[in-house]
Parts: sequence; C-alpha cells; structure tokens
Amino acid sequence: MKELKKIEEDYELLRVKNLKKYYPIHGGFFKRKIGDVKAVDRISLTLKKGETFGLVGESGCGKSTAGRTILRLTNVTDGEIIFDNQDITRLRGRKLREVRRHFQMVFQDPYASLNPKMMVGHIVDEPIRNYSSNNHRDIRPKVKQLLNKVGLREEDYYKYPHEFSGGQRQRIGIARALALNPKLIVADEPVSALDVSIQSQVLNLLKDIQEEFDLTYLFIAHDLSVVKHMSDRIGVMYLGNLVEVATKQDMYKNPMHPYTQALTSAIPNPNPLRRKERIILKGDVPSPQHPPSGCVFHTRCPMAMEACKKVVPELKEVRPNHQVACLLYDR
Ligand SMILES: Nc1ncnc2c1ncn2[C@@H]1O[C@H](COP(=O)(O)OP(=O)(O)OP(=O)(O)O)[C@@H](O)[C@H]1O
Repeated sequence: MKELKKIEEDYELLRVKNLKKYYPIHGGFFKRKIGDVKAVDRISLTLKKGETFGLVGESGCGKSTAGRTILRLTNVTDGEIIFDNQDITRLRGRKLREVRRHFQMVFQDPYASLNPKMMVGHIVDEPIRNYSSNNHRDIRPKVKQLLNKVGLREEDYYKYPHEFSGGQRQRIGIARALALNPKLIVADEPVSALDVSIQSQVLNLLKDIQEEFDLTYLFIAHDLSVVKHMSDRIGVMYLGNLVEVATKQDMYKNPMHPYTQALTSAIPNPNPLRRKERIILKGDVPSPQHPPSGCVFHTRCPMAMEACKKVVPELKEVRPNHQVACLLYDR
C-alpha cells in the first residue's frame, strides 16, 4: 500500500528555515535570566505534501521541541516557518487559531493524553466543537464514522478511556487527530509506550489513514527501526541540530555523518554478511545549556579534526537528496 503512496513532489507543505527554540533559565535571588537551554538550534527542513519525514535522535536532542515549535504550540525564538505558502512564524490570536486547525499532534503516551473523565465520543468531537457551533448530537454520526476508520466500534463512543487497552487508546487519539481533517500531523513517538506486539498495528493504521486523508507526517522517534518502517525521508538530530537528511534508503545504506554512522551501526541486522561493526561513542551528550563550540558533535566524534572545534558546519547537499552537516564533506 505504501509503495502506491503519492507524494506531491512539487508541493512543499512546510518549510522550516533556521528554526531556533531556546528556553530561558532563570536563577539567583532576583530570578534573572542566566542562560538558555538551546533545545532547537537552527534547523532547516522541508516537507512535501503526502510524505513522511522521520525525525530521529537520542532523548533530549530536541525532537519534541522541534515538533511543538513547528506546530506553533510554543513561541519561536528565531527562524521561519512557512506552512502552505503562509508565513506562520509569528502569527498570534485568531489567525494562529485558524491555521492551527490544519495541524494535529499524536502523542507518545495514550494514557496521559486522553481526559479520563470524558466519554470517547466527546474526546474525539472536542476539536470539531472548538471550531464550530455544532453540539455533540450534530456530529455524532461523523465521530462514529471516525471511530470505525481507526478500527474501533460505534458503541465505543459511549465508553471511557480506562475501558481500553494502550493500542486502542492510541486509536482514540488518532481519531481525535483526524476530526478536523488536518493537513499535517506530528506523531511524537506514537508507539513507543505500546507493547511491541501492537506497535505495528498502530503504525499500519497511521499509514492507511495517510492515504485516505491525504496527510503529511512529521514522525518523531528515537528508534531508527520504527522510523525506517514509516518514513520516506529521515532527518537525524543531535543536540538541537539537524546533522543529516536523506531518503530512507540512502540513510541506511550510506550514512555519511559520523553520528548517523554510529546510530546505524547499532541496528541489528539478521544477515551476518551485512552486519556492521558497532561504533561506540565516547562520553555523554553535552548539556544543551552549554553546547560545544563549532560542531556540537565534535566532543564525541571519532573523526573529529581541529577545525571542528571552531567551525559550525552547515547542512549541505553532498549527494543528490542527501544533506550532511560535517566538515569531512566540506570541500
Ligand atoms: N519547557 C521546557 N523548559 C525548559 N527546557 C525544556 C523544556 N522542554 C524541553 N526542554 C529541554 O530541551 C531539551 C530538548 O528536549 P525535547 O523534549 O525536545 O527532546 P527530545 O529529543 O524530544 O527528548 P525525548 O525523546 O526524551 O522527549 C532537553 O534538554 C529538555 O530538558
């Protein structure tokens, strides 16, 4: 089914340019600003209509912050977000609310993200009611239809979240995300809280509804194998920076950034002839409050050169459709 997916190559639904999101740190007696957590530090990416862009990286590298900032759930520190040919970087009030109806987020934890006191039907119809004067009864048929689309039953409308398993709760979250016919969904580790046995069912559901609802996904995960299953292109993040962007095939066959090479070397390969030698990175990820100078990866990079301490590498196309931010390729 995935192979038949139609990506509108020429239509950029989203363009993010030099996006920064810093969280101020306050301290001292007067609670003055004493620094910033540089959660996202100048990332650029584009999403074509209909594609799935996988964003991977270790915990704390800024993936969720990037997703939330792109959807304008938090203010932007610097940079530019163009969605559907509209600059939404600094929209506020009514205009922001209007554009937000085209975005939805599917969260990691289906236990925490659903209001336990609300009936499933009302959880799913809430976004519609937020944007219209319809009442529950007006939209009940549509909501029941949505429940069917995500593999739940019409009777489930009248139940409460605690009556469902983790996988079913994630289906409820997905039905709610579909309620307003969004154009872009950020799925933030949507299966990592679920049993392995049901992860693929939920991933397959996400793929199926992508076709049917004409969706574009930003799919966030720390696990490269999940991203591989879902994505057309993949971006690898390290300490608030995007270090490599490539098609799924290229990213796995020919990773170019030393960080991606280390990540891909950790993926188990059942074929012994294709198994790569595991690259173990030294040290821990530095604090995003005090990121290293130059290339943020240089303190752990097995290939680091003197220049890497000083020069910030730009994300550049080094092969067709393959961008890397690394001085090794900066010729
Ligand atoms: N509201 C906030 N205030 C201050 N710092 C924050 C806030 N949200 C996130 N951070 C910090 O920003 C950095 C990036 O966090 P983020 O959650 O975006 O990373 P992540 O890659 O999604 O990690 P995880 O997979 O663990 O969710 C972390 O150092 C985190 O502590």
